Amino acid sequence: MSDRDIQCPVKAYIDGRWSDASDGHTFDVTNPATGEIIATVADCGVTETRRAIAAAGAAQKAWAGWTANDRANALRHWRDLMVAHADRLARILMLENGKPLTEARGEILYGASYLEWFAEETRRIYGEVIPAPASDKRVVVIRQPVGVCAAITPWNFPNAMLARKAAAALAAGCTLVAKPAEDTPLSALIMAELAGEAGIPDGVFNVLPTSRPADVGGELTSSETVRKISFTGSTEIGRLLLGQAAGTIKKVSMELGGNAPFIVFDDADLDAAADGLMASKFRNAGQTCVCANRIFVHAKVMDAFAEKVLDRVAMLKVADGNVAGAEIGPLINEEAVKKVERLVGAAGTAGARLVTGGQRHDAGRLFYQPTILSGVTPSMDIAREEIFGPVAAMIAFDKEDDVVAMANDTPYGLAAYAYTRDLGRAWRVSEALEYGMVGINEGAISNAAAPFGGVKQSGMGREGSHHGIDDYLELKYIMMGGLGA
Ligand SMILES: NC(=O)c1ccc[n+]([C@@H]2O[C@H](COP(=O)([O-])OP(=O)(O)OC[C@H]3O[C@@H](n4cnc5c(N)ncnc54)[C@H](O)[C@@H]3O)[C@@H](O)[C@H]2O)c1
Ligand SMILES: O=C[C@H](O)CS(=O)(=O)O
Repeated sequence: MSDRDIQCPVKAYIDGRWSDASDGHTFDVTNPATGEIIATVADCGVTETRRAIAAAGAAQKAWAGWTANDRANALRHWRDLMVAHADRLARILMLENGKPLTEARGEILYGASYLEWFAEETRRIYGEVIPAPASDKRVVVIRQPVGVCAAITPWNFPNAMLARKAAAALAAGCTLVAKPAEDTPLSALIMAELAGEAGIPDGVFNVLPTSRPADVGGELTSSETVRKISFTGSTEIGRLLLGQAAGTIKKVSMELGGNAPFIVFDDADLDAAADGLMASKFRNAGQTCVCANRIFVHAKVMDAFAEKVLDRVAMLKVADGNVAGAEIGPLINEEAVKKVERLVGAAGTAGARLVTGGQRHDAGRLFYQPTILSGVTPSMDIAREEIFGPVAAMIAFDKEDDVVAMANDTPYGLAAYAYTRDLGRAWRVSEALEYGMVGINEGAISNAAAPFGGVKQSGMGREGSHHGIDDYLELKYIMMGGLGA
């Protein structure tokens, strides 16, 4: 079967129907591992965006009127279909994103876990009764859906990042217009196909594939009907969308960039720390927002730890995601590879030592060798910027206070990690790190039950956990008067 026989929708999903772009525009989706065109997709613009917003607006009140039980059953059915079709969805995700098939399948199940979580949360949208200020009054607080929401999602987790938003939005009784990344629209389209099969009503979940994100985003952020923007992507674009959403005072959720410190203290279990680093640093070829980006290692254990990491990195299999045992796939595009080459080159020029890797891999044009750099300093670009590639940048430190200060010296605040067997140090460091999420002796921290999100310029709001639905609800206070006998 050629890559073009991928059995996936290629049109926009608006109001429960598949639709071409009104101007007939299309764009190609390519496999980053081979450069092959795998699909040609409807290229939505302002016209389609307006149609989708209108459909979401028309459907919202009826969807919010479903009982919690019925909404829960529909979300659960959607989740069951995603799991039942996991192999098919994983193959499509692998073809458009490049990640190894095993990782792609893991992402499908991870995305499904958010549908499962919020299918249950929809049953727990509780209100409050507050003691009234007078005997002839009663005070209650109810929680109601925000209304029509928009989701703009990245290419690195094209299923899970959308599932994480759609699950919470629909559970709250909102309707959603989703714009996936131009590199990876297919995962969102096949989610729409399954949403329809699950009985999610027309207009509740709409997907606009496009190669014109500014046109679609401009319409979503300026529409009076759209009450909320939920964005996952770079801090740069998040900042732009925040400004655009201000015009209509929209609610916003921002899941943005990161620069995660990974701290190995001298009392750490070095094998556990090396395993944790492999889980954090090399997942998705280093293209995740929570990847270890700066690896701080106590000087006393630097040599021993670096050797353990080198042994593990040398075992990594770099290959097309289709190849059995593949662990490191390609980066998403030429621009991404050029950024990694720039950061590694600049680090070398500034005095860092190349331990292994440091150039493109012969598996293909967009593949980059798993790389370790030592002698990195906090002032180097590779420590200041989000690498978004399979490069471990090692920085030596001596004192706990110094490494916490260095870890916090960044505009970002998404995820941080520390390895120590000292309980007091674990608490001191966890509380001192200025991040939304901290892993102690753990390199893989993302799960649906936990509040995922960052502080500072890594964003605002939380996704997942019982907190995640709050971003899609409004509080309404009702005082009932004139109740005297
Ligand atoms: N915090 C998180 O949960 C999280 C998760 C994944 C990725 N990210 C971050 O995302 C970045 C990488 O993803 P990316 O390259 O897709 O990010 P990106 O910001 O370039 O794109 C993200 C989305 O924004 C859209 N977009 C781009 N320009 C736009 C515009 N002018 N108007 C409207 N939409 C626009 C893109 O089409 C895409 O759908 C990294 O910084 C990574 O850390 C964060
Ligand atoms: O890229 C960041 C995503 O949020 C990835 S995950 O949630 O950690 O899987």
